Amino acid sequence: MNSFKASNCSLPPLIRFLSSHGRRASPRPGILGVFTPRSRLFSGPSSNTFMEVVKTVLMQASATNERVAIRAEQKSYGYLQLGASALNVSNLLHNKYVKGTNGMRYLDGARVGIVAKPSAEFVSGILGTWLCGGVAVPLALSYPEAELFHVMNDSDISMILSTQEHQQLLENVAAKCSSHLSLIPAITSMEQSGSAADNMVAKLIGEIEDSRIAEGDDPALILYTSGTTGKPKGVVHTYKSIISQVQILTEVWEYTCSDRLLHCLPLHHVHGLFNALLAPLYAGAVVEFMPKFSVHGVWQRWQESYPKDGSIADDAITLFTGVPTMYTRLLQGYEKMDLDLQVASASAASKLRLMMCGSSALPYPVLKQWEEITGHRLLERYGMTEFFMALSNPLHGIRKEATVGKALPRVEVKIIPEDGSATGTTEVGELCVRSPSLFKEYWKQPKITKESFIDGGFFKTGDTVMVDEDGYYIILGRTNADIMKVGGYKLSALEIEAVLLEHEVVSECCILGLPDKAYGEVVCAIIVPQPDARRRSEQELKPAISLEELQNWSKEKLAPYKIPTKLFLWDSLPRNAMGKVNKKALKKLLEGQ
Ligand SMILES: Nc1ncnc2c1ncn2[C@@H]1O[C@H](COP(=O)(O)OP(=O)(O)OP(=O)(O)O)[C@@H](O)[C@H]1O
Repeated sequence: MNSFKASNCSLPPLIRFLSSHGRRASPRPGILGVFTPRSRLFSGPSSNTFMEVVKTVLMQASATNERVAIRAEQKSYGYLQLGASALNVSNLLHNKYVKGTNGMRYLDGARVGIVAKPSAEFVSGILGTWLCGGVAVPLALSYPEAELFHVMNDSDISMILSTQEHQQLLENVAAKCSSHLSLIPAITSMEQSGSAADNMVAKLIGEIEDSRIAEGDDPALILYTSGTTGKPKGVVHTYKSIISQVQILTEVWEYTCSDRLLHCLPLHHVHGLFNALLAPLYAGAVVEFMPKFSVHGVWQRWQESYPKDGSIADDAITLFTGVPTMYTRLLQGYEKMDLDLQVASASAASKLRLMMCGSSALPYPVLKQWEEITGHRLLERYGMTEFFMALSNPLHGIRKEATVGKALPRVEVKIIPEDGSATGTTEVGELCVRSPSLFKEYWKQPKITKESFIDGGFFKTGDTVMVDEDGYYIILGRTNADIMKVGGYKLSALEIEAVLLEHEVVSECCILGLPDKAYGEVVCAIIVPQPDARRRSEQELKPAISLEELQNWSKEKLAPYKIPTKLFLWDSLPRNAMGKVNKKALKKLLEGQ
């Protein structure tokens, strides 16, 4: 049942223009470059056609009823400004790369790299690329040079969109990759532009009518995987997969135009791009960027939203989503506050509507402590670049610890046991997903694409999972990185990590299987001790915890074959932008030692 409250929102936002791509009743132009009269393109019986939706948005975004879409660096950008800017970008791309080209009217699926910090310009870069018929490839400013070139060359990017502040860097990059750089014109904020004139709205509608309308199955986006299990692969998504995902998320988490999401995630992965940006914008919410996650900044923003006097600020944050390491750091920040500030912070956090967590396993001690302090049981969900989100704990109902909930609406999942036999509900095996949000293909990798699917169009995730007695899914980990084979037993590294994290000395933990002649693999633990334990160990000149101490403690909690037989104490774990540890790389490193 569609339970979301979008109807309470007077303004369906601009981003709904996507929805028409999958549902337009009238025929599309066919091959790009063949002109189709406007009346044919937009004469659908439903009010959900591309133009009807965009028109409604823009009419409501007029002088009397302007709405904020993005807040960044103390400035607000309305849906109208975003729309106007997206058109500017589309025109810019058109004039520079399409005009005068034989037979072309649009970008015809050419890849456009988008490199900008989280900002209104980033969003307009994506929307503008789509309006001109291009495929958006969000790139991270934080990529090491080698990875940036890998992604740019692999996706055959011919154009880069960026902003003035990165011009010099990107000019060098563009020159090395034989691509062209264009700067996204700075967007006028609402504070600068004042009210929009009605004729501007009408003009905008007219121009958008002339833009490229893509087919549901046309590629729209290439996202690169984190590379935790190998070299990052380009995952091609279509207009259809994108629109179905934003609709599903809006529905299940009840995003509405009354929401305001504090956004602290990278935009080149699905968590930051879909859960925290496109779905909230689709619902008409405000997305407030905090480009660099700051523990102090997040707590402060919540305190400003819900001051001690019990009032609620007009621009109060209602939604937050993060990776587990963010919550760990927020808890560390909380512990350093004085009592007064702790009370104010906990009370403010408790007033948000929803707090979510994902991208990697949420340690139980973090979930527990967060709940004790803020009253929020974090909503844990599971997703992947290839299909965005697939499993989620419920918004209403029981959120079970150590699980990622059940399949989202319109998503089908099944478990394939290793021996390929029929599945039962409690069996362990590989999770397979069929979803309207499934990707189209791996870019230029037809063989890998083919091998990734089984009969019936289910995608093999490469994750080993099991289902509990209530039908909630438990992620045991990446089959080729988290599942260890020790003396005939198959063990989940995530399960052992979750147990060790309960030890008072352990701050962070990573479990790996290292090769062993006798057992196949042995369980190796890398532990980052808590700061107190580290200080004590320096004073006493002995390790924060020894292997023997860890093993003795573990005896009560883990079966003998799950207890680590190797231990490393490190100051930190190497994590990528999404807080993930590349276990394959770590294994290689340790094997070499
Ligand atoms: N809530 C969660 N709990 C445990 N693991 C999760 C959760 N959410 C996502 N994951 C893990 O993240 C993976 C998806 O992340 P992503 O698509 O970025 O791929 P990756 O494994 O990090 O990178 P690559 O595919 O390049 O190896 C999932 O397959 C799963 O292993």
